[in-house]
Amino acid sequence: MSEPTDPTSESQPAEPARPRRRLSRRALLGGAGAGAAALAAGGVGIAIGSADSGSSSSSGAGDHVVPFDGEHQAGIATAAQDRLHFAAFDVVSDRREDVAGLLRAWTEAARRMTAGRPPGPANAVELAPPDDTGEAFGLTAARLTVTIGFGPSLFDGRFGLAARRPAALRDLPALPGDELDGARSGGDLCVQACADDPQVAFHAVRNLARIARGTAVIRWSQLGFGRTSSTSRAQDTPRNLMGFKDGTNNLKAEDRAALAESVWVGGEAPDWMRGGTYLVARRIRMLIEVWDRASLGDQEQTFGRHKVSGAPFGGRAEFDAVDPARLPADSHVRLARPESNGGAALLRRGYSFTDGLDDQLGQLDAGLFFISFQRDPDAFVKVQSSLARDALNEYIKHVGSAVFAVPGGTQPGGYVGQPLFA
Ligand SMILES: C=CC1=C(C)c2cc3[nH]c(cc4nc(cc5[nH]c(cc1n2)c(C)c5CCC(=O)O)C(CCC(=O)O)=C4C)c(C)c3C=C
Ligand SMILES: [Fe+2]
Repeated sequence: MSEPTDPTSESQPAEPARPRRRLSRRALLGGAGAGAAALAAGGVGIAIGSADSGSSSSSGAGDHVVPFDGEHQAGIATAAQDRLHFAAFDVVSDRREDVAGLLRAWTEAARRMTAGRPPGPANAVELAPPDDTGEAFGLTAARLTVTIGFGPSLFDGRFGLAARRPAALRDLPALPGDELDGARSGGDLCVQACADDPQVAFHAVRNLARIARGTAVIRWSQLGFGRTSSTSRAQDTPRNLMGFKDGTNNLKAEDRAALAESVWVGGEAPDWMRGGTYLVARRIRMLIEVWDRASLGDQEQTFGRHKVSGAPFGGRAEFDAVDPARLPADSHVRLARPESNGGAALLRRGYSFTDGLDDQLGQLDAGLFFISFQRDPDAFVKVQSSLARDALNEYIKHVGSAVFAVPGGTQPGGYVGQPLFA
């Protein structure tokens, strides 16, 4: 992110200078991240870090920027970054023009921030608050992506959009495992900010919330600190807070045919959704104290995979083929597989979270902030319904839930959702 200029100086440029590059400790200690490779996936240019880390926090010219514009919004097929700041917003204005104006302003600010620039140009007017809150000055873009979505309630008639709601966009039905808190659920709009630096992701949401003032307010938000999925074959599979490799059998950005079939909407959706998808978010508490008392054998039976290697039962290595017949009938992997769900497949892109202690029980409030992208939210409903018999349910509960339509990407000068408001 660019350095600020001296606000007391009369002769400062309107736009701050280009960012100072911050080298990671890894890079300073001998260039272990020199293997950074960039590849294009899903129409979005993405940068992947060193093969040993699966992250991109090391140096290399231009490898910190994920292009904002493209056929699809970034942050979906983009190789999952290390950090998340997710926010759901309620619109507080009743004017359609305000919503359209907000989306335009968000897009312009996001386009700038994802390029490593401040969200707006006016940062040097002594008598006005700067356009940029400042905490990302001196940081790189850190592969920041900003992904914007529309909740079912945006189409409730307040903004003349009821007739344009996609049939697939409706509140999720009651599902097994639900112990939902309304204050952590729903929302008219969402912003998913992902980056390899937590401060960059925070800065993005903070500034978008500031820009929204008078039109929309944050309803709930969630920080995520460790990706729980790999979305590219170039990434290592991370581990979730239960200690298991998570993301092994995820859809991968390189498999464009699978994404076309299961992630991007087709002709069934309204025109304004072209290039889009649907996002489901679930805040899933893990009962960590209970899990930590379960034997290794029970833990492995719960998933149907071995803990250290990640290999499926009956296999030796992580990516060995899964033979469902070898897995316990109530194991998570067996029940989540497409063949148990009429072929339903999801692009999982969740993050671990921890938010201190549970007030009532004094237990860790930690778990998985599950995010999936799918061509139809019904695919998620099918998988979650199948998980009604999941042995994992003894150790988790779903406490937050939301669904959003994520319109397609933008061209330079356009804004997210523009065809909906045209
Ligand atoms: C409704 C969808 C899913 C929810 C909710 C969910 C929660 C959840 N999952 C794990 C850990 C693992 N999940 C794994 C695989 C897996 N999970 C889902 C779906 C949901 N998971 C799918 C579709 C799959 C892939 C199944 C397959 O095709 O083989 C795995 C195994 C490794 C992997 O393939 O990713 C783990 C581990 C937790 C801890 C959790 C809730 C807290
Ligand atoms: Fe899972």
